[in-house]
Amino acid sequence: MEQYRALVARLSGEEVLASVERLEAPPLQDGDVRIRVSYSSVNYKDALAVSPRGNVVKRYPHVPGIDLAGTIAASKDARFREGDSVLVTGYGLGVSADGGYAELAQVPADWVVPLPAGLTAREAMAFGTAGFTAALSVLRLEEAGLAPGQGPVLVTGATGGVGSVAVSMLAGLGYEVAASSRKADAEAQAFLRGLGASELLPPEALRMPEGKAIARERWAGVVDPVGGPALRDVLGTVRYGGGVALSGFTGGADFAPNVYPFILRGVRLLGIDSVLCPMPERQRVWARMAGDMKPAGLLDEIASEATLEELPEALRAILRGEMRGRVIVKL
Ligand SMILES: C=CC(=O)SCCNC(=O)CCNC(=O)[C@H](O)C(C)(C)COP(=O)(O)OP(=O)(O)OC[C@H]1O[C@@H](n2cnc3c(N)ncnc32)[C@H](O)[C@@H]1OP(=O)(O)O
Ligand SMILES: NC(=O)C1=CN([C@@H]2O[C@H](COP(=O)(O)OP(=O)(O)OC[C@H]3O[C@@H](n4cnc5c(N)ncnc54)[C@H](O)[C@@H]3O)[C@@H](O)[C@H]2O)C=CC1
Repeated sequence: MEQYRALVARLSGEEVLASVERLEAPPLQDGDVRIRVSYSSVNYKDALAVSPRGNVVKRYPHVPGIDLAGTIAASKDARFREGDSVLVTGYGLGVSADGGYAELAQVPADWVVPLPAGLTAREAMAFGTAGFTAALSVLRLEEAGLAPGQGPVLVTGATGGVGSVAVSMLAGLGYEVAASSRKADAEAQAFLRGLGASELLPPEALRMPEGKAIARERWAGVVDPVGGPALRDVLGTVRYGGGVALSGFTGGADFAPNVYPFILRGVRLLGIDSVLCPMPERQRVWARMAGDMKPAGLLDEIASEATLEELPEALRAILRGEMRGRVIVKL
């Protein structure tokens, strides 16, 4: 049996501890493929997977990593052959099944996306689930009528994974982008300007005036990976007919909206799920990410690299909200 290195998370009392171990590949089941992983990436959900109260992983020991890109090493499914370049995000990867923080991974072929022309494995992981979620958010807003020239599009959590790809993607598509971030230092501001944001705002600037139920129309659309109580105020400042693509909860899971944005301005709240996005749409989105939605500075400006050994610290950093852009894991 082939041996491979992986980051293994184990329960130790109340804690989850993660370290690099050597594992043995089990026999391949019918319908599954074995992938030699070349790159993975760091997402907020990966950090939840190694948090005792993260509610993402039910059984330990566990190999985290909700993303991977690599080549097929063995296949028990007619759709894939040895040597094919592929990527996997979401489904049960790194949640119910061992994930991408490993040199080898075995997954159902139904989860596998052929690497689209126009993307390398490394670029695919510079996007990863966060980039896919940003792309899905922009697509849902476009389907709801958003087009360049209608006014500024707000991106919250703008220095994070979903946020930074969204800023860069929207700017590349010709949108005017307003980026909201808690990070006010010069480096973060230069980062956001470099991605194409034309307006920078602290989260406090998104608040509606005290006592107001709805406020001045500002945003033609919103990409929101932060959620939480601030979403009430964001909804109250979306322009007539605009949409809010809601994907995350780093700012909290609960919010208390009122009805006015919906019934006075026809504002749409669009739920974004990357995990179970159906395969035909998944492949269409990846094709656009390899084409007109591919940000020019994807690797140079947004992504940095980490090894398996460096992952535990990167996972702690993303939970603290300290991550800037995307971190690619090189196997
Ligand atoms: C890349 C993606 C992301 O980053 S998303 C963020 C990751 N977070 C999660 O995956 C959420 C994990 N789940 C939870 O934290 C909790 O389940 C909860 C807060 C969402 C709800 O907790 P509660 O105690 O109110 O209910 P249950 O846990 O009993 O669940 C109720 C019902 O919902 C189903 N469900 C739970 N998690 C998910 C999920 N991630 N996707 C889809 N559905 C989910 C759960 O199975 C229950 O349904 P049932 O039909 O009864 O099985
Ligand atoms: N719906 C889906 O399919 C997906 C959901 N997500 C969710 O999107 C969110 C972002 O994920 P990533 O980009 O990977 O994480 P990230 O940590 O890279 O980015 C999150 C950003 O939010 C900021 N932030 C944290 N707390 C905040 C607060 N109270 N107010 C304002 N900003 C705050 C952080 O500083 C950071 O810039 C997470 O909640 C994640 O679970 C991510 C991918 C897929």
